[in-house]
Amino acid sequence: MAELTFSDLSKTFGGAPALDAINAQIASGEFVALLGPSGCGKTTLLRLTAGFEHPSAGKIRIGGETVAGGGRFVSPEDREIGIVFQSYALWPHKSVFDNVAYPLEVRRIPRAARQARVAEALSLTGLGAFANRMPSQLSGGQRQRVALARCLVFEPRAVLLDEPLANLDLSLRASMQDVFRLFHRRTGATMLYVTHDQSEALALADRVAVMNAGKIRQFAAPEILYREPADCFVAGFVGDGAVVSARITGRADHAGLVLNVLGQDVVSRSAAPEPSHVSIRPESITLADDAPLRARVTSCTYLGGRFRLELDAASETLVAFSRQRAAIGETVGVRLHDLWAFRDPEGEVVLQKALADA
Ligand SMILES: Nc1ncnc2c1ncn2[C@@H]1O[C@H](COP(=O)(O)OP(=O)(O)OP(=O)(O)O)[C@@H](O)[C@H]1O
Repeated sequence: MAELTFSDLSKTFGGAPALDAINAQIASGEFVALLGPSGCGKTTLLRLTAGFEHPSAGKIRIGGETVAGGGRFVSPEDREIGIVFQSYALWPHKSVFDNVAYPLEVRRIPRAARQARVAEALSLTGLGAFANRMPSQLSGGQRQRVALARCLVFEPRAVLLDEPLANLDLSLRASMQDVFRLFHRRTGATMLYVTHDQSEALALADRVAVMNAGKIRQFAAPEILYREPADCFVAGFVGDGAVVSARITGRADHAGLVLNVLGQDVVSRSAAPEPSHVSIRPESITLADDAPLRARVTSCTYLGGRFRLELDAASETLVAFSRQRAAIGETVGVRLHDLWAFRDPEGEVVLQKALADA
């Protein structure tokens, strides 16, 4: 397995930038998700890595070897990369066994070694009993397992997955997530996984690159994206909650900066000396009768074990969790705590545009 490195990587189509100076390093054996709204450049980054497109500028290295850029271009067949598409891309007239054996045939691996490796890949993906079936005799989830086994069999340097679960129904998606997790644990493969489904990205990946308009906005572990978003776009796109403008009061507390948020002084964590916004997650809101910030309940949804409330507070929509049901129109007191603040003066416009386009 190998590390992947993107340096100042750009791609334009007819003058329009699809990727804009991407810099990122993915460690050998790491599971990384590319997450972002439609058209943000996820698939373009994957296709450049696979070698289906030439970069307009910048470099791609796989395991230290430059495969694109600086006057070099290594063809897709020579990059030793496995690819899993949402459409499975299986050979319809070959059996499961022959589909999985195909990459080994192309590499002229002797028959006995071929059979052993295919058997191992089928067993690892739970397909041992299906070796002689044709793709048309398999379910969607089973076909996607064949595509995974076909990647696994030639021990690629990295595996690229382009929305591999997009064609499956919800319950199957959850069980296939387990298959990907197991596949990653057993193979230690470097994996780059494109999705626009944030729950999939947060559940599966070691780190998530959140993209918008051809740029990586933040590249971090799921819990960091949630707790410490870098800007309005990430705060609004990942996880539940609100993004609200904030003004520094000039005071600092030992626990953080004191910011004026919705008219209240709130101690907030921040990496920026002069933040402009805060991310308010549901966990940062306590409902208290005596709290000075008043909010009106606009929606109440039972989630099992708790209710999700939407609240209108000073014309902002906040999200809170409550053990008790609340009546629509009811007024509640809101106490804010443990907020994360960041500097992004133009961010709300970017976020609104991205959410409108999505
Ligand atoms: N072959 C192409 N020719 C022209 N424009 C392209 C081409 N491929 C992609 N684009 C444009 O580049 C931008 C990024 O596209 P890309 O497919 O990478 O987005 P994406 O994030 O994968 O979106 P989706 O989630 O909808 O698949 C889009 O504006 C798209 O229209």
